[in-house]
Amino acid sequence: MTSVRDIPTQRVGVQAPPAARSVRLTKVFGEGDTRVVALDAVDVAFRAGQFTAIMGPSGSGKSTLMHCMAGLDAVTDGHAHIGDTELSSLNDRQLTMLRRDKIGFIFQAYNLLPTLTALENITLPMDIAGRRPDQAWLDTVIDTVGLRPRLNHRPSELSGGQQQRVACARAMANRPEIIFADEPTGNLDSKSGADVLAFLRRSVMEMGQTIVMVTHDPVAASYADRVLFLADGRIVDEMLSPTRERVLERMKAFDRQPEA
Ligand SMILES: Nc1ncnc2c1ncn2[C@@H]1O[C@H](COP(=O)(O)OP(=O)(O)OP(=O)(O)O)[C@@H](O)[C@H]1O
Repeated sequence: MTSVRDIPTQRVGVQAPPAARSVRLTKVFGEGDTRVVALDAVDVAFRAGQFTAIMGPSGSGKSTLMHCMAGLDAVTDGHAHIGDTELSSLNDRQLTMLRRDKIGFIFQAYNLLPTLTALENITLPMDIAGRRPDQAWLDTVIDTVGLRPRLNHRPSELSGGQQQRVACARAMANRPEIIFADEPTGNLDSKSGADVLAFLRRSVMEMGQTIVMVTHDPVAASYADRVLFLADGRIVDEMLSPTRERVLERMKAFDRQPEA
């Protein structure tokens, strides 16, 4: 007989815990005259299987939020959680392992190792961790990013878009609980950028990936399920099912009504 325990939480009306969340997350840089409150008591949750874009004017705290959520930067006050784990409860070694095992990163500069092939770059984090890749999953990821014919190429033999797709595959190969992407299409032409974004979108739809992406680009943001808008270290707005036009309008409002 099926017990309540066997029923997925959604079906018994209990919300799955978010893949990541923050509670009154505060980050202050400098002191005295140079003191900057980059994040001002931010409460945010990133639901599992959701694609979130973070937008806002330059200096609004987007990268700082991502770095604090990913355990790349220490918080001044408040808490950041990945799944059930509160990051400030971890020592350096535990934090490194959490980043390695549970988080995938995609940066604007692809950060591939030039001497390794595409495949070696993709499996590098697992090789370092001494873990064998799940071959079926790896095949799924490689086919989803469309890299199979290029697996033995080195980064210099790949286009920018292909290199970024290698970086995406590397971020996903370990089945992380969440992927943080910082301007992943910032260096790409619009066609290559669209390929990468379509892949990220598919990984959410087909593989249930959770993605948080910082971007300045309303087109990139339109691939997300929701957009969070930051200004002066606070979340000031949220948009569900964003379109390029609506995001563009919202961004223009920042220019018309600059936050205090
Ligand atoms: N290491 C640092 N030392 C001092 N101040 C910093 C540091 N990093 C960020 N800041 C400040 O914190 C604020 C938020 O910066 P952050 O880089 O998070 O903004 P952003 O929204 O990502 O900006 P951009 O869109 O220009 O990349 C800014 O005022 C910035 O100058």
